[in-house]
Amino acid sequence: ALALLARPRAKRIPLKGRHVLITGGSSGIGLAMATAAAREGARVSILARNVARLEEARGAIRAATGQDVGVHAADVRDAAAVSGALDEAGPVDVLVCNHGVFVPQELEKQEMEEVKWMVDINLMGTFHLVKAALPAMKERTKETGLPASIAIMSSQAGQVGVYGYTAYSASKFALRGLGEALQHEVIADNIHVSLVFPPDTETPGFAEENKRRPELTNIIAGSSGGMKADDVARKALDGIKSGKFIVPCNFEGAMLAIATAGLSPQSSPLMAFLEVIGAGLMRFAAMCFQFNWFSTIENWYAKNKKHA
Ligand SMILES: NC(=O)C1=CN([C@@H]2O[C@H](COP(=O)(O)OP(=O)(O)OC[C@H]3O[C@@H](n4cnc5c(N)ncnc54)[C@H](OP(=O)(O)O)[C@@H]3O)[C@@H](O)[C@H]2O)C=CC1
Ligand SMILES: CCCCCCCCCCCCCCCC(=O)[C@@H](N)CO
Repeated sequence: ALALLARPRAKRIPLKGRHVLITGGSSGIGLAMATAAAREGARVSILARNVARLEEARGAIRAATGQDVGVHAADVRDAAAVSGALDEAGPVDVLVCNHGVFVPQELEKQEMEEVKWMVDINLMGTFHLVKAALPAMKERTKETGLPASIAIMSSQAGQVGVYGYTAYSASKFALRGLGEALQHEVIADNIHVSLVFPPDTETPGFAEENKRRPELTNIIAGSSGGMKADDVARKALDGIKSGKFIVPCNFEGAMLAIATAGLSPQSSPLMAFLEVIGAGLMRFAAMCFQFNWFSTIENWYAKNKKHA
């Protein structure tokens, strides 16, 4: 029965010979995805702000794969710059909205400018990209008859709100609403939406983040361990190629995906089955994690005599 229910119907989305545009492709997870996609024979374009880092990334990808990638300098907050870059890059088959910034801090201490900055880049930047890319993507799927993909890089902090991530979790949770609604709007054009949910991942951005991350954020985020950018990139590309809507990246992420399945689309009958029978169990596991986290927070505040 679940096999008949799984929607949208599963589709393989090939990368070879197709145009894959990855934002944030000059560093960390985006650079790892661009390298892996180039290695698979995709025509890769990377978009970011800093030209020097883009050129450096282009060199690294050529050295690793022998492939030349297109580079486009634009700030995703600037809708005009984004549509200019997308026009320059040409029609896209697989759009990966991977760009993102993250500065963890208790909201009380965080400046509103920083809150707005994260929401502007992580959420509004993704709106600008989808708006700019969608018309040509629809044309392209009609021309080629091949399914296309819009992939959005969320985070496990986009599945559970974590101490120190009020702005960041808000910006990442928002991407889920965008993704679920967008999937309804683009399925008729054979475009599949994928949301990717990595745990802490070893990247330059993460190294930067660690300089400021509150201890409690470290402890709670640490519940899901960490991953290398190349491993996250492989999980992300595998999920995109199989048209999966929710793409977990590690075991804790798989549990989290079942615990937070909600009304997200599920194309895999097997996953649908696991979600149906695992929901209660995973909710129980989630409550154990929250029990653990609230005890940790309580003890931490008691030890540090800080007023709540
Ligand atoms: N690292 C981690 O622990 C995790 C990361 N993620 C998510 O993965 C994604 C990538 O993270 P990660 O690889 O660690 O990050 P990095 O900081 O290593 O790379 C971020 C990339 O995004 C680009 N970027 C940032 N701001 C903008 C902007 N305004 N316009 C265009 N490009 C921009 C940067 O280039 P430039 O600065 O030149 O513009 C860079 O290429 C993010 O969405 C992040 O939220 C999710 C879970 C875990
Ligand atoms: C069924 C219950 C299972 C629950 C286990 C999983 C617990 C997850 C804890 C939250 C991890 C947050 C990682 C944020 C990574 C990130 O995005 C920052 N590094 C900034 O990029």
